[in-house]
Amino acid sequence: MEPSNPALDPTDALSSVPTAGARRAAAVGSLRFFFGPMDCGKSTLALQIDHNQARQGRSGLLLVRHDRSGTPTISSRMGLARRALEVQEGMDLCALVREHWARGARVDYLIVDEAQFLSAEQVDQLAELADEARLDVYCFGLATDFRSTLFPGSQRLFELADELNAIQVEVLCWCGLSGRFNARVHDGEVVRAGSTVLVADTAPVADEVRYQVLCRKHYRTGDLGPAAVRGEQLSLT
Ligand SMILES: Nc1ncnc2c1ncn2[C@@H]1O[C@H](COP(=O)(O)OP(=O)(O)O)[C@@H](O)[C@H]1O
Ligand SMILES: Cc1cn([C@H]2C[C@H](O)[C@@H](COP(=O)(O)O)O2)c(=O)[nH]c1=O
Repeated sequence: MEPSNPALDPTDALSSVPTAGARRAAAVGSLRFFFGPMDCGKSTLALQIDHNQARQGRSGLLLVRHDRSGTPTISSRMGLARRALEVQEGMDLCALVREHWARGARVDYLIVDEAQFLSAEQVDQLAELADEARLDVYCFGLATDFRSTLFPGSQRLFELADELNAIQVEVLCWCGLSGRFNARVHDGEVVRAGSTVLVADTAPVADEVRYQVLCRKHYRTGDLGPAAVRGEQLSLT
């Protein structure tokens, strides 16, 4: 069995105490959170980071919870997609990594997409993996939900992460201002109440809930803009 990092004792994965020499040799793991509204390129960046890590011979696990595709996949609207492991409710992420080690697989880094859907406890486990197993943990997700309140997983990431990175690609509101608010839309109206988790896309699909990124003013007032930008059929009269 080979541990993810030679500094760790393979016989007792996460709870092992490395020797002084190994401690010197070990790199320090980190927990990073990349956040932004829907459609800003989070999944694209997740796949780019995975690609760049893997190209240097590092071995990673891709994790996701509730991807839009309905399958355990990290999928970008740019067209890239990679199979991932679905993080189940209550899943122990430290145990997940230990299981990989027990099978002889090396784990140097984790890519976690839709990290807003993790529980606070699972984020604590990611911090433990960064600190004790020296994994580089890259999380990607929304900061706030359709009510503009922090998702529990994102709140814990803001509390614990070594690095917080707001994604730099601006998503514009229909008015041209920068959009930061993920409005849930049904029947042409902004929805203000309901369950936190409702997987859907920003592209309009008839009769289905969708999301639209808005500036604060238009999120507050519920103004979705002219029909054309809402993707609705313009009536020719
Ligand atoms: N046809 C396209 N040409 C260029 N860029 C595109 C195209 N389609 C989508 N994108 C880019 O992909 C971004 C969405 O990427 P994605 O990783 O799916 O976002 P997120 O995970 O944040 O929801 C858009 O902001 C846009 O920049
Ligand atoms: C605001 C909000 C979003 N969701 C869902 C909708 C999508 O399935 C994902 C976000 O995907 P993306 O990769 O960032 O485009 O989250 C939700 O369940 N609840 C919400 O309040």
